[in-house]
Amino acid sequence: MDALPELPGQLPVQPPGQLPGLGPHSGEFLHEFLLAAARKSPDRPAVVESAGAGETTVTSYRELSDQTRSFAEEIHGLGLDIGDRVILESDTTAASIALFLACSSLDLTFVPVSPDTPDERLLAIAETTEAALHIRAAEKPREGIPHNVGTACFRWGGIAVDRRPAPRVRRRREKAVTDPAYIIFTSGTTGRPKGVVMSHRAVTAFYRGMLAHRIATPEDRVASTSPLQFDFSLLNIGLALGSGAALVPVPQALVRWPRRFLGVLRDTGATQVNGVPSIWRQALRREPERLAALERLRGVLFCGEDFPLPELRRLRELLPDIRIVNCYGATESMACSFEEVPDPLPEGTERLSIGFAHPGAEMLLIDTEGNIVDDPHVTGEIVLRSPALFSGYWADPEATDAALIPDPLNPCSGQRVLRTGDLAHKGEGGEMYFCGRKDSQVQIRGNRVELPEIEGRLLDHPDVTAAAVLLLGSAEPNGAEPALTAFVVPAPQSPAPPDAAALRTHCATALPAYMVPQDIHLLDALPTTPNGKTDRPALAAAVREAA
Ligand SMILES: Nc1ncnc2c1ncn2[C@@H]1O[C@H](COS(=O)(=O)NC(=O)C[C@H](N)c2ccccc2)[C@@H](O)[C@H]1O
Repeated sequence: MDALPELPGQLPVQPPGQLPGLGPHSGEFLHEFLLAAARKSPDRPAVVESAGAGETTVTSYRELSDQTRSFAEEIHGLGLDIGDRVILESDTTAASIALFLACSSLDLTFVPVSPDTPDERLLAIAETTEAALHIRAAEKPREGIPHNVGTACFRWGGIAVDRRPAPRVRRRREKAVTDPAYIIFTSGTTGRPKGVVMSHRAVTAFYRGMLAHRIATPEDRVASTSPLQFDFSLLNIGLALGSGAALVPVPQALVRWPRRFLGVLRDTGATQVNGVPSIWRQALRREPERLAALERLRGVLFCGEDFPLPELRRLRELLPDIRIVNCYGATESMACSFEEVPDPLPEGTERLSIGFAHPGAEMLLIDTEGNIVDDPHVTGEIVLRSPALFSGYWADPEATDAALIPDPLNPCSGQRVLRTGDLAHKGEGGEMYFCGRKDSQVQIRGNRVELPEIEGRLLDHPDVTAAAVLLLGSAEPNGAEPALTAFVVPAPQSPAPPDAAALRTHCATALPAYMVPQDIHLLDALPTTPNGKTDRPALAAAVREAA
């Protein structure tokens, strides 16, 4: 976009030649929010990357800001229009952060995808978003990118364009904070993946709510272990840069190797480690001593699914002084609440509190008829009122209307709130306790069953460290009853793996018969999705294949 022509009576616009968006703005745009620290402390570290063999690469805020500007100039020359989509295929690195900040400064919508995204899924995302540009960290181009989509390769220092984007009519003349900053394609837990559209205004409103908790200080080094395509990585970038701290991106290839993962944390001096619960499983099993030796580590933040309590207790045994934060929320508002896990965790704790929504947002509970649930200990569906709500699902108005519902407290107002699909009940103080997803509620012989309740019972067994329970349709063609099937990971310190009969008896002594799993499979590890969550469809498929 060229510098805008002066209009009669118009207030002065940015001087020509100055890139849109990098001027002294209100800080409402994603890149302005994240680079604010560059003005205050330009020489402090913004990104600290492991360079192997104990070496690190440190990028200062000034360097990150300069690279952002340089990338923006290069992309500016491709003739894209405000709001055009740019697919960004990369892991989290200083260069990919500068790249998405450059997109933000030009008000281009970035769509992060992992380098291991299958071709078919990448092409589906390029098609549905009508992407203008696909820009990748890898040298090797992707096969089959449609010809009207520009392609390029980037690294710190520059962008090499293989194919310019098709020329387009440029209609937009002004950036708006309501424009989509990014689109995150969820892992498609329910059917086809949904593109969650987040505006600049929503994501910066979330960041402000999160930073009110003062989780990180400028002296912190916040390790991020999620892929860039998962908004947990964007939360971590916001937490680190928004706090004037440094981000430590842990390469995806290393997260699953405990010795290398812990080596990156040691070498970079990480003080805070953010990740889904499964990132700790192998380190707890195989490298407890190296884990306990991380003396710089002062905090762990997790999200995405319940942290199995035996593993959480074990983590705390090895790192007794760390603060553990349970961060709950959905991609449709980036996240929602930050609740410190009590230390010590009281014996008999079955559910962790997810507390209250971050400042500026609030969680309500509704029943199946949509009425507000006020009574403590009565389970309802979490509804979120927040300035950080997503704009909608890309090209899916029906799914959007199902998720963004009229405010149950003031349905005439036109205000929308997010229906999360999550169940919770309130404690005596109004704090919330997560009770699983609505779709993890199944009917067995007419009884409503919460699968997480069975998982919780299995986790109570001293020889179990992780568990997943599914209700699997019967393989027999005679349509016999679906079977409750459990997948269990034995505890590392248990002398011998538990046997299925003992686990069934353990369940039968606390649960009604219809809640006792018929089949129990012992696994060395639970399969995980690209975002690190337990991959339940993969478990079901494994049983079908074995049948
Ligand atoms: N702390 C939790 N305990 C237990 N179940 C949970 C929890 N955090 C989510 N979840 C579950 O995960 C669902 C959201 O899944 S998601 O849309 O893929 N988004 C995420 O998982 C990550 C989310 N955007 C996020 C990013 C960064 C920080 C916090 C949360 C929620 O609706 C919950 O069912």
